[in-house]
Amino acid sequence: MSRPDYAEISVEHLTKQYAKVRAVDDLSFTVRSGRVTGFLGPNGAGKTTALRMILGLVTPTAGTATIGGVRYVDLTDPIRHVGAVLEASSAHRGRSARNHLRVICRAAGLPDQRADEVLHMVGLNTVGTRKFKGYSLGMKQRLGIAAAMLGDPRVLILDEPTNGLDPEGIRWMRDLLKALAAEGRTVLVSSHLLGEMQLLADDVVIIAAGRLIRQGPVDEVLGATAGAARVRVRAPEADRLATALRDAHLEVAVSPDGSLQVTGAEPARVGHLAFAAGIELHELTGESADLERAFLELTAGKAGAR
Ligand SMILES: Nc1ncnc2c1ncn2[C@@H]1O[C@H](COP(=O)(O)OP(=O)(O)OP(=O)(O)O)[C@@H](O)[C@H]1O
Repeated sequence: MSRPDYAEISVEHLTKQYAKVRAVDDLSFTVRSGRVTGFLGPNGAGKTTALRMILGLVTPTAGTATIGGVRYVDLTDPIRHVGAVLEASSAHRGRSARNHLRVICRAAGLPDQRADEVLHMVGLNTVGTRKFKGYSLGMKQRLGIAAAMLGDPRVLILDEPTNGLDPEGIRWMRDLLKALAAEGRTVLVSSHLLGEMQLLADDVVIIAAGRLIRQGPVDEVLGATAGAARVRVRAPEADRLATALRDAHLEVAVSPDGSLQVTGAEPARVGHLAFAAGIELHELTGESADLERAFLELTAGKAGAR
C-alpha cells in the first residue's frame, strides 16, 4: 500500500459553474498517498463543491477528478476504494449505530462483523447498541468515520470532520487520521481550523474564490510566506542592529513598537550577529512557523465568501 509519490487523487482543470457563481474555477492539484493533505480556503472558496465533484456527487462543468486514475463514478465497488465523511453522519433515529453500519455492510456485500470492527476503531464499541437519536455531535462524527472505514478504503475524504468536536475529540481525530495515513492511505481533509491543520497536515492545498492559491508540503508553503519562522529582537541601537542583520543578508522589518522582525534565521544566529557587532540586546524571541499567518497572507484580498 505504500506508494509515497503516487498521486492518488488527481484534480485537473476542474470547474463548476452554477447559475451565477463559478464555485470552482480551473482547479488542478494532486493528493499523495501516505500523507494527510489539508484542504484549506476561506468560506465559500469552493472546498465542498470540489470534494463533491471528486466523489461524483456534483457533475463538473469542465475538467476531471480521478482517484487512482479512475473517476469515482467508474470505480467498481467504490466503498472498498474511497471512504467519505461529508457532514455529521445521519442515520435512522431509532436505529442503533451497530445496526446502521450493518445495513450498509449488507448493501455493500461486507460481512456483519465489519460493523463491530469499525465501531471499535472509532471508540464507539461500548455504545454501539444505543439508538442514534441519543448520540452527541461528537459521537455522530465518529460514526461517520466508522461508516467511511467499512470497506477498508485506501482513500479517505473528509469535509470539516472536527466540526462540533471537543478538544479531546479533535485530538482523537488527529491521531486517527495520522495513523491511517501512516498505513499508506491517502487522507484529504478540509478544515477551517488552521492551528489544527498545522498539527495534522503533511501537505496543504489552499484555494480561494474557486482557484488554486498554493499546494505543497506545509513546511515549504510556510517557508515561502509570512508564515515562516521569525525572530523578534529588541535593542537600544535598533538601527545599527538592522544594518548588521541586513549586511548578513537577513530580511528585517521594523515593528511599530520599535522591535525588529527577522525572517530567515534562528535566534542563535541573530544573537551571534549582534554580539559580533557589539550591540546590546534587550529581547531575543523565536516565533515558530504559523500556518494561519501564511494562509492570511496568501488569501488576502481574494474573495472567499461569494
Ligand atoms: N448548489 C449550488 N447552487 C448554487 N451555488 C452554489 C451551490 N453550491 C455551492 N454554491 C456556491 O458556490 C460557492 C462555493 O461554495 P462551497 O460550499 O463549495 O465553498 P466552501 O469552501 O466549502 O465554503 P465553506 O467553507 O463556507 O463551507 C459559494 O458561493 C456557494 O454559495
